[in-house]
Amino acid sequence: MSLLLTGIAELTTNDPARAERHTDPGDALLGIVRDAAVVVSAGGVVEWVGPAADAPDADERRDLGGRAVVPGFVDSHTHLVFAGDRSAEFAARMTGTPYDGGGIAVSVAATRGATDDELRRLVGHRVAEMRAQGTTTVEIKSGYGLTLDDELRSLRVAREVTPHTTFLGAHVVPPEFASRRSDYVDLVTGPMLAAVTTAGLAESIDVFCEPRSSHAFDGEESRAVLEAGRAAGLALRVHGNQLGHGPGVQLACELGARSVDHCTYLEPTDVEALVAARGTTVATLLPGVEFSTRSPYPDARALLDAGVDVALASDCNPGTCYSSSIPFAIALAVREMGMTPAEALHAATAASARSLGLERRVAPGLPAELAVLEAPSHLHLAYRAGVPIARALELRAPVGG
Ligand SMILES: N=CN[C@@H](CCC(=O)O)C(=O)O
Ligand SMILES: [Zn+2]
Repeated sequence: MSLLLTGIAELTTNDPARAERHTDPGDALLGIVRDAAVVVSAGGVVEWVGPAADAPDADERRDLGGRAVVPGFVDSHTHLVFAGDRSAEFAARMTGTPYDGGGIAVSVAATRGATDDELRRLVGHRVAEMRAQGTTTVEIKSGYGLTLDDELRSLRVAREVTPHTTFLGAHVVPPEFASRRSDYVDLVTGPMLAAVTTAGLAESIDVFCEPRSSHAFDGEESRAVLEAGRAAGLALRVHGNQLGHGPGVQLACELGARSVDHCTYLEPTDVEALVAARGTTVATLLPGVEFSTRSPYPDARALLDAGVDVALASDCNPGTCYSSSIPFAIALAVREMGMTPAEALHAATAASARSLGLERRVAPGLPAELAVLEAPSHLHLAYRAGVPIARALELRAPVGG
């Protein structure tokens, strides 16, 4: 049964083919269609998009009552597989304790102690929370197991809810390897990686890359992890330049990573590397982290003006940002990082999708991954910050209630 969606006051298509009809740069970027309709096939694929006045017939109709429809958000950076609670660490940060990554060990201990069913329940709850806020695609990293078995089961639990899983065995060096760092890097790049790839559990590999003094991995260690992952056929992602001016951005660009995430502390040479890597490496900004760690926000405006591909994601995790809300990230990007509402929405859909090797447009032949807003336009995502106006559009359920 095909379905005709009507009553769409404003449709964001992300389709460059619709850009030329607009003089407003935001409308052009988003490929906006006003008073729009969409036809979706029984299999959930978009069949037709355009002005409602021209819409073809379909087996069923649903009137969205003047709401805006946007592409479903693509949350391309999350750490949803964890147990335990670190709210006290957050409270301490709000009164001045800096974030240094040391709390990751607390989540590792709690995650190792949880049963598979507990982890499954926690992840399921977090994914449902995301869908209820408009996210229809999610990437999930391991990284709170840090033993071969615990990394494998983290990825297994993540795989039950998304194909976009990332092996982050190189999150931090676990306590039992504190005096044997290189043995841990050997474990990650050897037996762990082999087990992950043999079981087909990861699409990407990631590393937390920071200057040598931190809890994370330095440039040399990170290179070893990324090169091993690439040789094993995984796409590359990097946590880079979060805590200071580390080597992460340069390394990600050099090795052709799909994404380098955080980018909080950038030198002009990092920006140059990102510009040169345009089309390959996306800079994924995570403003919920700056909010939750009281860190300076990256200058998204400067990155966009320089020509860098910029994405937005939540980084939902127990330490630096326990928010699963892409609308919150969009509001911060607009208020604190100089992005326009259109740029922020594009970054949280089209650009974040690209960092996962996906397309996020509303166009014939593509999956109907849509979110509906309790508002007439995408501007309300930032304008109504903190109000739950976005949710994934369930194609077979009523929209009104
Ligand atoms: N920086 C590394 N990983 C997470 C934080 C993990 C934690 O503190 O539990 C991040 O993306 O910010
Ligand atoms: Zn992260």
